[in-house]
Amino acid sequence: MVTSEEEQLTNLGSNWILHIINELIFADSKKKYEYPEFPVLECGDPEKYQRMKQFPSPRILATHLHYDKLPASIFKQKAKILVIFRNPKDTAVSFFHFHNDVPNIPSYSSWDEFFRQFMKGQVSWGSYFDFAINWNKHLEDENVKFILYEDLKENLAAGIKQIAEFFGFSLTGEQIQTISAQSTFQAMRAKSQETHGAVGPFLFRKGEVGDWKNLFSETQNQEMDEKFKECLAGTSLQAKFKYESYFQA
Ligand SMILES: Nc1ncnc2c1ncn2[C@@H]1O[C@H](COP(=O)(O)OS(=O)(=O)O)[C@@H](OP(=O)(O)O)[C@H]1O
Repeated sequence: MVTSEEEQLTNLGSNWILHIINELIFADSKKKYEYPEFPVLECGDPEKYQRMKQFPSPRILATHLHYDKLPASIFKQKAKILVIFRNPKDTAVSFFHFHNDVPNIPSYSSWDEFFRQFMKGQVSWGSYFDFAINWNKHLEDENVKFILYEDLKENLAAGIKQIAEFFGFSLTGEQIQTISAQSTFQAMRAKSQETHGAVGPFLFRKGEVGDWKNLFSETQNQEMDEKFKECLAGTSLQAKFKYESYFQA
């Protein structure tokens, strides 16, 4: 199903990463990369997998799937996999707003109800924590690159440079700075209707680190910290997250 040029990414922040990759391709080749169709691997009709064979190179796909649910061909063809993670607190808040803001998808009666379901893993695409445990085992694998949403927020140009190097794009400092200016939350939100249609402003909602503080109760905060420890204490993912410095009140 895939070629060795395929690149893949997962989890919240995916529209951000897709945009950065598009800009990298444009800077490198001067050709605007057009997605033949919606690039999310798990969304669409079954015939999409046949059509995907014809997608032009480089094929870029996004997915929210767990590592062990990825098609075997991705590994066989040595596709490059860029994995973006975001702290679970802001991820939950972003996901809650996504459900309640976007028309025609199920909404929740309250944040508390959503939080309960999120902690049980009974939300679309399942448990965040199972996803993290699953991916944690593969973050050092060949052809896998981890990137943290919060690090990208803190130093966008440095993150873009790392992504460029991972995919083998050789760009000047000036090109990286230009892409960085076009990839800020403000720049992307300003163009979101043009790039993503009516749903754009919902996908580019706030783009901040720490928005969880506006919704989490103290009890919910403790519950999430406990769950995080229970699932990820001592793992390399925990160290990469910088959980203590970014996400503890
Ligand atoms: N450029 C930039 N900078 C910072 N943050 C950004 C950027 N682009 C998207 N975002 C934020 O990513 C969140 C949406 O994630 P996804 O694109 O993966 O959403 S989805 O899976 O398609 O629903 C959503 O987070 P919240 O604002 O917290 O809801 C977006 O605002």
